[in-house]
Amino acid sequence: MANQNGLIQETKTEKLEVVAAKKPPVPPGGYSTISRKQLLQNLEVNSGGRINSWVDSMRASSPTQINSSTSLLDDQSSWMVHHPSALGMFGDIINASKGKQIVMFLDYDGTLSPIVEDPDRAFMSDAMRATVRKLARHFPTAIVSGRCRDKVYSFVRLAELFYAGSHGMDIKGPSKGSNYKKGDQAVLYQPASEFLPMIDEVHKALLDKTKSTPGVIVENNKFCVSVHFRCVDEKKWTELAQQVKAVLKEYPELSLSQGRMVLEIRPTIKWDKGKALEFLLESLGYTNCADVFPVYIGDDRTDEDAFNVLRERGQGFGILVSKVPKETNAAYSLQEPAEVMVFLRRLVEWKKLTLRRQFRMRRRIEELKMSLAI
Ligand SMILES: O=P(O)(O)OC[C@H]1O[C@H](O[C@H]2O[C@H](CO)[C@@H](O)[C@H](O)[C@H]2O)[C@H](O)[C@@H](O)[C@@H]1O
Repeated sequence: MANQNGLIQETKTEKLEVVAAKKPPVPPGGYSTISRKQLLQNLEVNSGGRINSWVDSMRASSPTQINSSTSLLDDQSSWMVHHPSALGMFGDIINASKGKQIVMFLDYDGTLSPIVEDPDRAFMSDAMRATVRKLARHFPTAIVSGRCRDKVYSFVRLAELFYAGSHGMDIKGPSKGSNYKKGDQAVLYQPASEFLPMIDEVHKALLDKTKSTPGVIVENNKFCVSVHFRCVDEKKWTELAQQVKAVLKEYPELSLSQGRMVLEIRPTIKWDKGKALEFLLESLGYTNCADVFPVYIGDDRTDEDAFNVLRERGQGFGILVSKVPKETNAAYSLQEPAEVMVFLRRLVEWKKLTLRRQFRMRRRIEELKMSLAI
């Protein structure tokens, strides 16, 4: 649906039926067909004269500076009351998860790696990789990213994880070394595969159309395309919006959303990071399971779909990574990737302690049984 800024927002989608990892279902409404209503909404955005609203929205998309004016500091503290630090609330979080299986979902950019100007150089640190590796030993762990799956894998390089690339439209299970891998089957689900040729075409068209705009980066994310404007002079944003709009006009089956200094073009299908989260939970065998505690950590607007799913299910919670107050459905917050790493380490330490305690307890029971038997 077009919001007041003229940008397409992710549409709400109905709940998917339980899916078997081997045989993915056709999403409700089919793979590539979109409703007439959605088609008209896309056409409206693609043909309407709303460039100024686009540009306003581009401006609002990535507040990176912490302004220290009194009212903003007030906003910050009242926001923190509603979305307290996941580090400060660690004890409460652990208590809420007691007796349940924690499942971890991690966004990549801005969550595991700091935001940088060049998307090709958004490397995660070795320390973060080691932390995620330990995390995956104790909890099923998935990376859910807007990037194409191969690209995000080339950054993370951990075969024991689940990966959901292209905003969840390309899902694959662990290739080795996971406690949560079922037999030899890697989960694989690509609900937008019919869009591959179209996305390639649009990628080329966008490269061509925007080549006169200095600083723009057009990234092919396999099932979606990202148009980065982080390095584009603000004076050129209107021109860039016009260029993107001119290309999109020819593709009413595609819609536009926005991330941090990036315009995201993707198929209009009822699939997003929230659907990917549900698919992965089902693949792990947690369908209709009350004893699961999913934790999703992300920094972007596209992560809100996953935060929403958790809120609606009343299971687990979302953690927004942000230094500034943002409207969010996440329950908790962390300021930056460095804090994410501390949080993940604490989870691992807590789990190791629990396992040691359980081991000691079992050993004591065995000893007691033996002494009674004598
Ligand atoms: O879902 P994510 O893993 O967070 O991916 C969302 C987009 O992330 C990348 O762009 C963002 O990070 C870049 C590197 O730090 C930064 O330069 C850019 O401004 C950010 O928007 C990625 O390049 C996109 O393809 C993803 O869609």
